[in-house]
Amino acid sequence: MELFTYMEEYDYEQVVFCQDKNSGLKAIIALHDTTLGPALGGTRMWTYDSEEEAVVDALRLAKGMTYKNAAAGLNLGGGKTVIIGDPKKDKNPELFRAFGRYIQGLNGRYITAEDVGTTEHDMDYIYMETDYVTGISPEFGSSGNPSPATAYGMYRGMKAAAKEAFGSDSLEGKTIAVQGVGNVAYHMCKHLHEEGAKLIVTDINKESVERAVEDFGAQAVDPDDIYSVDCDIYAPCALGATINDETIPQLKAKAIAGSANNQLAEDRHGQILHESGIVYAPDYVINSGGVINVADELNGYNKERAFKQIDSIYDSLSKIFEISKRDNISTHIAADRMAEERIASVRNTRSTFLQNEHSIISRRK
Ligand SMILES: NC(=O)C1=CN([C@@H]2O[C@H](COP(=O)(O)OP(=O)(O)OC[C@H]3O[C@@H](n4cnc5c(N)ncnc54)[C@H](O)[C@@H]3O)[C@@H](O)[C@H]2O)C=CC1
Ligand SMILES: CC(C)CC(=O)C(=O)O
Repeated sequence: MELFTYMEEYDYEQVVFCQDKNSGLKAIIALHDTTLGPALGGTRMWTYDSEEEAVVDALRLAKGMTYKNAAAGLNLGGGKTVIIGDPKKDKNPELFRAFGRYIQGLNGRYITAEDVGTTEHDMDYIYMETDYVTGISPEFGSSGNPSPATAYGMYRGMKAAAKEAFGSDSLEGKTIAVQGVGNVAYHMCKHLHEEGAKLIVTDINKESVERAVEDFGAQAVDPDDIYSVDCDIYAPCALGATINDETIPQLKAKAIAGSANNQLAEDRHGQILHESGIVYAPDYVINSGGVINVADELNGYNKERAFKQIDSIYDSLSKIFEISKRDNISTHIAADRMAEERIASVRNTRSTFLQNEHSIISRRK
């Protein structure tokens, strides 16, 4: 891959490669756009097939955070980290502390939190080296792991999608097919179960499936079968790109509402869903509960305030569905426009010169 060509095409600001031989750290921090403020986005730890795959994942996830934070109305830009490694085998305190020092080196341009493969405990090690980390243990005044907040936002967003697809936002009696019952989806299933939804679940991790079957009476299916099960709503909650040429024709669901980032393999798949009459809740809008929650820490965490903002995911999605119908555009394009308009208006405001400690005049003093 031609890295600079890619960065130029999608307007990335910075990519940082971090290596620490002693701890085995190999991390890529991608900063996409900081027009709205410092880049906030989680750290994913995953076993990638190649370094290029890891770089592409970091880049795609960072851009997603720019749009997510903008659409959520946060004064934050978009960034994300991937750490190359197996979260079950390759973690050690030094690795996260070394990573924390790289974050500190960015001097506030990037703030991190959890994502797939990282935990509150890992964030606590990062916090030993830098303040630019959220989602650390609550005893430090933090909001803790963002997954329950993401799950609550997902639940609210799924209700908005149900209203659009079925005319009522009640999920009672609806069948929901869940791909990946990890941290977010487990909490989401709890909300759905309490409302009386029927759950069909799959996961590559046997224990996660067993937990959902036991706790929520879910029906389990094999990972490859989840796309074609009879259901009302499909909830992709594992990794990205599962909405693609192969899976769309298999789907029986009338709506897609899941937590996974970058669900559409390519933008054109959003258009295919639109033309097929499948209501697609844009991933970065419906899954923004976690980032809204951790972002609240930056003002001194207030759970009530954060969850009030997470509640509004319902209204944001309803507005996106409305624009999609009004302008006959896919929901992902409607969401992108909303985010891009906000970034453009702030960029415009910032074009006025503002004296600060780094400007040439203050340096001469
Ligand atoms: N944790 C959070 O607050 C947020 C998470 N997300 C996104 O939501 C998704 C899930 O995140 P978490 O629940 O935190 O991660 P997790 O790692 O706890 O859960 C993901 C689950 O998907 C399973 N999985 C992986 N590949 C699979 C496959 N091919 N088929 C079936 N299952 C598979 C894993 O075994 C795991 O149980 C990720 O895409 C993440 O980026 C987005 C916003 C916030
Ligand atoms: C703090 C995380 C929940 C933010 C993030 O990385 C995401 O929303 O994907």
